Amino acid sequence: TRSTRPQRLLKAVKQHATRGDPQSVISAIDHFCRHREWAMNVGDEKGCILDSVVSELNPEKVLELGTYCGYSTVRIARLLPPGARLITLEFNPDYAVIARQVIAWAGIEDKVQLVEGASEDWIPRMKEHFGIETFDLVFLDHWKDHYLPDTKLMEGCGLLRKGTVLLADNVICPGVPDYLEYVRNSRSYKSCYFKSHLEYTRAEDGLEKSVFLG
Ligand SMILES: O=c1[nH]cnc2c(O)c(F)c(-c3ccc(F)cc3)c(-c3ccc(F)cc3)c12
Ligand SMILES: [Mg+2]
Repeated sequence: TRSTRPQRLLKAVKQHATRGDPQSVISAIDHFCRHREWAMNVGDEKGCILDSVVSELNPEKVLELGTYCGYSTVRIARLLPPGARLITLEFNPDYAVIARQVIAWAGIEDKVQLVEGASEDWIPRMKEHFGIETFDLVFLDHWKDHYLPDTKLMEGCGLLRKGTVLLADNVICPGVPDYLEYVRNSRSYKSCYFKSHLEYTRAEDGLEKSVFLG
């Protein structure tokens, strides 16, 4: 039967990227998505904004909501200091199978824990299951209807501390109006918009960076 797009993306990584070289994995995926098949990775343009937020923050504990094929997982993990940890949640088991292999090919599996399941099921278990008190950075890149409820759930579970950064993808395309309204009007967040483009296209999209004020 016909292969899936994530399977073809992984094949491109194995053909064109060097094992243990995260940058080559990132470049191979960007090349595949620009010249072969579009796929919903954060991409190179928004990816550079993601890189600058991670580099400036130097986070020890990162949560990613929505792994897909692991592109942003690799982008973030390659910048983390030794001992730092990234937990990434993926609901779709077919995506998780591919992401594990992309993460392994990049050679950053020691920093990453990929958890399969629903974010709303796992967020309340971060403390007892992973020993995580609070996160320094959360990258929201899963289903747009979950951004706001999951943010409120993280608040309620005490997973955010003064200074925790929420970085949200796709705030324009496809858009997350309820989430944007919340973080931009809540006294608990200082929010700003980084204008960019939908991955591999000329359509507008952007990232919203929101600092939790406690
Ligand atoms: O669902 C997503 N999760 C994370 N990141 C995404 C992302 O970075 C995207 F660019 C898109 C996107 C946007 C525009 C478009 F035309 C197609 C897909 C989606 C998305 C949106 C709606 C769907 F029905 C399916 C996928 C996502
Ligand atoms: Mg996205």
